[in-house]
Amino acid sequence: MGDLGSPGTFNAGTTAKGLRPGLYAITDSQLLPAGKLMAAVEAALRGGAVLVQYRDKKAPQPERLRQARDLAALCNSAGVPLIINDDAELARRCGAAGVHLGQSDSSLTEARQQLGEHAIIGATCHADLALASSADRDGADYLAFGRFFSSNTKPNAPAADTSVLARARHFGKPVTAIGGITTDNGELLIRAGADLLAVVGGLFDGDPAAIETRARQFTRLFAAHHPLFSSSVHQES
Ligand SMILES: Cc1ncc(COP(=O)(O)OP(=O)(O)O)c(N)n1
Ligand SMILES: Cc1ncsc1CCOP(=O)(O)O
Ligand SMILES: [Mg+2]
Repeated sequence: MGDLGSPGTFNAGTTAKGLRPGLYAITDSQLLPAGKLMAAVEAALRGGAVLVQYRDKKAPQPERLRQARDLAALCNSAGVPLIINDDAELARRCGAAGVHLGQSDSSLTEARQQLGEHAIIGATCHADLALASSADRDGADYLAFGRFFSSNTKPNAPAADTSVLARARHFGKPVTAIGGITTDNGELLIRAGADLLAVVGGLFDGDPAAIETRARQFTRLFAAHHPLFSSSVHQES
């Protein structure tokens, strides 16, 4: 299983570049306006989020830089990597751990040159193993597939079947699932091969007081169903 270790060998919980299986919390400017962003991410971290992404396509650049810097400080003190969506230059300026790039964003190799070998660079692969293969060759640190379920955040994202998750495991890189993920459907994706569940609405939509609880529920799904935490579960299935 490459960077994440072999099934059943999870010990200290840390892996290459600090990537661990678990909840990948992604922010949203509509669900989390400026005044609510930090408290919401703090709650997600208390609930066990292992990776955070700052995703904001609307705020002006100075505001994005301010928020990204605040999140970088918060995530740094929690020992959790912060990823910036779309924008490698913002990642560099705010001191984030890395960037997430889609097929319409700048290239992985360009981002690698900007951010250096230690940066975490994630790539959107939709449901397409050829895209994953190319992202793998270009040095992506994790491969993201989806959307698996209907999504209010990105309703028109291309749909993916869960079978792609198992097939993507041969790249030996953390496999990320995204799109309409909730505490109810997350188990299915972990059992299908996901190492990270990337979640916006299923974590941050609804009562802000419940974010920590929802994050903890996602975290428990990994403890119960991910092979690095519980090899017996996968041997049975
Ligand atoms: C973890 C993760 N996976 C996929 C995406 C989507 O990236 P992209 O296709 O570039 O779409 P936008 O998020 O930029 O609208 C993501 N952000 N994170
Ligand atoms: C950014 C993105 N890419 C594919 S689906 C999606 C949205 C994820 O948000 P949600 O968890 O609310 O469906
Ligand atoms: Mg993008």
